[in-house]
Amino acid sequence: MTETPKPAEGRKQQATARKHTALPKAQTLIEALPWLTRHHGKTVVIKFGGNAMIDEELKAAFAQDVVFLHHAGLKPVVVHGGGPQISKALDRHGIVSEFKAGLRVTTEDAMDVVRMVLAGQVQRELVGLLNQHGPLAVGLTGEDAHTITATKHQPRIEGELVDIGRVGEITEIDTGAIEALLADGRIPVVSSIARSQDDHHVYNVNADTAAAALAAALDAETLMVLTDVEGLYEDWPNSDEVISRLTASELEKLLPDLASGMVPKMEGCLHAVRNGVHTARVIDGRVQHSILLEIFTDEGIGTMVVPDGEKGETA
Ligand SMILES: Nc1ncnc2c1ncn2[C@@H]1O[C@H](COP(=O)(O)OP(=O)(O)O)[C@@H](O)[C@H]1O
Ligand SMILES: CC(=O)N[C@@H](CCC(=O)OP(=O)(O)O)C(=O)O
Repeated sequence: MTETPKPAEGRKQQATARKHTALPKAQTLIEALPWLTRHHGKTVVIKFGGNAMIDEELKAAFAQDVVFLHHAGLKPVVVHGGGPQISKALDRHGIVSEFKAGLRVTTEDAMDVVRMVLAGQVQRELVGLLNQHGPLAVGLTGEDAHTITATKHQPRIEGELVDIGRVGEITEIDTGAIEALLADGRIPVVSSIARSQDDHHVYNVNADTAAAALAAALDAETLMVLTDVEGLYEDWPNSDEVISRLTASELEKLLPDLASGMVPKMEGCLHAVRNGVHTARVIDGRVQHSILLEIFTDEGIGTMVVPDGEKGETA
């Protein structure tokens, strides 16, 4: 006959069992320690693409990840897109969406819609989700405190300069407002609209380009671009082989062959690592907690771009 354990012994056994189930959790946290140590106190610019904002759960998980980084001692800055959301709103207004050189042809009327969707809808939603965790997020657009200044962008298509309306080319970044928010323990959430250096209107800026310019100007440790693919595919659309790591020069050689959405992303990554950012990554924003997965996996997920001559980090 087995003896019934005395109450004190029973409590001891329960505590031991709890310790055993908690151990793997502690090990998981320890695995993240090198990444967290390297990034402690550092600025991380995270670009959340409109195509990655596919459902409510995903957006809520994104907000949790960003808040986690904040509480872990990093300084996250969110730059958001909203391409599909803008196209839908333009459609409702009877305005046809047209892209040239990967950028939205933006008439004066379209610009009003772009601003309404980015600053009034997408940014508000992300700020709301982040602020469910405390008084953390503050939304702004590039217009605020001269954060992003631009002039008219005229891309060349087959050698000819093309007018694509109110699309801006960034000429200056003023990091003052963002740095003040970071110093105050807030999470800035930036919409990619720029003040104009030419007139009193505003410009539509591609959100990847805006995120990369901000990452460089803020001297960020890392630029993370969350999108709707696993990373940079080696031979898109014929294969789904993802390039896991490449240097700035290797990327520069690939740029002329890249298609549509990837062009501003990879140009942005190149700009960032050539201007002081240590790593730029393109990761799959459709995967829940993709930011934390990036931290907690040895090899990282997606595509990582590093400056030339740098071995780069492993995670
Ligand atoms: N080499 C490539 N690797 C991966 N995706 C590519 C590549 N070339 C073009 N793309 C396209 O780029 C898209 C991502 O850009 P985009 O649609 O602008 O997303 P986001 O809203 O996140 O900025 C992918 O869905 C894919 O269709
Ligand atoms: C000039 C230009 O093309 N601007 C983009 C801005 C939003 C954006 O870049 O959103 P994603 O990151 O979701 O693509 C646009 O109007 O769609």
